[in-house]
Amino acid sequence: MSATEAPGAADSDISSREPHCLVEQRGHVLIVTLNRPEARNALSGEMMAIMNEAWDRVDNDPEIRVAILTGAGGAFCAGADLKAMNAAPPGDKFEQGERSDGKGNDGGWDLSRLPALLKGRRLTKPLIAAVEGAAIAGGTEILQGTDIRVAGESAKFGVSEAKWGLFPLGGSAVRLVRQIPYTIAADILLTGRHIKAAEAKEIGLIGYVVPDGTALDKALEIAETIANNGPVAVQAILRTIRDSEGLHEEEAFRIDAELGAAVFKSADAKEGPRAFAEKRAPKFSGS
Ligand SMILES: C[C@H](/C=C/C(=O)SCCNC(=O)CCNC(=O)[C@H](O)C(C)(C)COP(=O)(O)OP(=O)(O)OC[C@H]1O[C@@H](n2cnc3c(N)ncnc32)[C@H](O)[C@@H]1OP(=O)(O)O)[C@H]1CC[C@H]2[C@@H]3CCC4=CC(=O)CC[C@]4(C)[C@H]3CC[C@]12C
Repeated sequence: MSATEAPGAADSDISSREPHCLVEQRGHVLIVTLNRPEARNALSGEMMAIMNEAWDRVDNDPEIRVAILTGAGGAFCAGADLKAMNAAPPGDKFEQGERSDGKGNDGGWDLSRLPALLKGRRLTKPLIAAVEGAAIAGGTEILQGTDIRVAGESAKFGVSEAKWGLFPLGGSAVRLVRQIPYTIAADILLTGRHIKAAEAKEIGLIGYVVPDGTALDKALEIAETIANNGPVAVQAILRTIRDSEGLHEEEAFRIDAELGAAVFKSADAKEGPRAFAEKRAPKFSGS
């Protein structure tokens, strides 16, 4: 298995089936749909490669202002493909091949950065998760790399790697305790138990619970609102949230001031008040 493949690599003739991940642009919104419904969208190498391409497209295309990550077939993501892992244990690879950064041998992988799962990479534009059904293990891991999270009322979450003797290498052992209360994060990580959408909302892992089957509609509604806001401001606010995390307030406010000043220097910062005075919707250029 090469360093670009993952457990669950393509298992059937690619030409005779849909790709493991679908990417669709609707105006300023890019929708990324994990597409292995027969395996509850368990991750595959093909899926992760398409995800990486989609993230690059989000960051590089100024026309794309917001992204949505969702799953096909009434599920979000069941994490790594356990059947593929059984056939080819990833750990056997970790002892072979120089790591990509030359620091040890993890099978050619730098396990501190898994861009497809948004570990060691965050998008420069807002990413909204639209969850139906199961978001388990790798599914809840990638969720933590999203910014706004919507789930159908029957959705369930969990970081179940420990249940199978595995480790949440998608970043949860670091990130979950930074996003929800410590004792609940420890509980979820150490028990591997699944939690329902209502509990996920109660603990702040997700922000919205909607009727089953409407998570994508709600995510599109939120995405439209953000896409109509000033893109320069939106991206600067997102970057400030990210770059100031964990810093002392005084150091964080230096980032805040630098990025905020750049927004006020933008043409959009003139268009907004002008539109208000002229009683019309702003036409932001993104510059
Ligand atoms: C560490 C990172 C993440 C690891 C993991 O995610 S471990 C996997 C944990 N997953 C689970 O516990 C979920 C298991 N599934 C369930 O609990 C249930 O199926 C469900 C709740 C999800 C749904 O229940 P349901 O009743 O609706 O449906 P079912 O009937 O149960 O299932 C239907 C159907 O789907 C199949 N199915 C479901 N889940 C899976 C699954 N996870 N795998 C396979 N198949 C699944 C089920 O069998 C049924 O099928 P059927 O035929 O009908 O019986 C890793 C994430 C990415 C890794 C990196 C990738 C790149 C790399 C490559 C390398 O070589 C090694 C290094 C690495 C960087 C690698 C490192 C580790 C990761 C970061």
